[in-house]
Amino acid sequence: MTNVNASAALSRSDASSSLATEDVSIRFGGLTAIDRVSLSVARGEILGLIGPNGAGKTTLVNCLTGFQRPSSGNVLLNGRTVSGKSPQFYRREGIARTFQGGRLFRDMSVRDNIEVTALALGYGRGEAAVLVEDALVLLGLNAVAAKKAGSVAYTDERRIGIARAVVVRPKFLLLDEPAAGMSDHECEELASTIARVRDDIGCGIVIIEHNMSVITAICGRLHVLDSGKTLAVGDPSVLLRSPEVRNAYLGET
Ligand SMILES: Nc1ncnc2c1ncn2[C@@H]1O[C@H](COP(=O)(O)OP(=O)(O)OP(=O)(O)O)[C@@H](O)[C@H]1O
Repeated sequence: MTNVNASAALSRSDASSSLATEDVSIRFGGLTAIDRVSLSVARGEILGLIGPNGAGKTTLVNCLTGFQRPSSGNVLLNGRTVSGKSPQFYRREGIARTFQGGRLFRDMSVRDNIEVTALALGYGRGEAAVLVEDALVLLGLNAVAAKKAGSVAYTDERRIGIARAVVVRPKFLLLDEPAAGMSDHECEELASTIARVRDDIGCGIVIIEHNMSVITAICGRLHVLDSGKTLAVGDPSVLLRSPEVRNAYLGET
């Protein structure tokens, strides 16, 4: 394992503004999907969560957002245990996520799709309207704001999902394969947008992504999973050259 202690050190030093798992295991019947993983992301950081199919990335993101309880270990927000709380609790605490499937209201306008999230989180109409306009600008969705969400281009659909996650300016944002199905150029644009979201909101971001150009463009650090275990944590340029990571992730020998 490469530099895994960096994660534990980070979770200690940034406990006042971090989201972390501590020694988390998640079992589904006889299958151990996550095996004693300690991961930490700080405010303002973009952490890439990578690994081969079935490595446990989505399960870990589910755990960091309250959608999956750990079988053992803890989830910590700013050093405080939040394991076992509901997804709504996590959302109210400023932890937002996107889903692989989008989950949009396809007959509603792009603007209304974003607004319902702010309203559901308790913001009044006036305040929500201001937040929605900011999110539309941040995600580059102004030109399609009045269109039905089901009628916009695929890349804009993905951006709506991110806009809904960031509209109330979360402390932490978890993105599950946001660039899936995009062209190289679209990936490049999305990577810039995600970096802009981090700069504008100052949130910590965990991004699951198979597209390595997106990962190398924006991630300050990588956490590599393999078969539910932490394989490596550290600098992307170092890890993506490491034979251990290339062998596990890229199938190279
Ligand atoms: N609810 C569940 N019940 C049973 N097994 C599950 C459940 N969710 C995930 N798994 C299993 O846990 C393992 C990890 O799955 P997970 O989806 O987290 O991997 P992943 O790294 O996100 O994969 P991918 O890159 O293909 O999305 C897999 O073997 C998967 O089949």
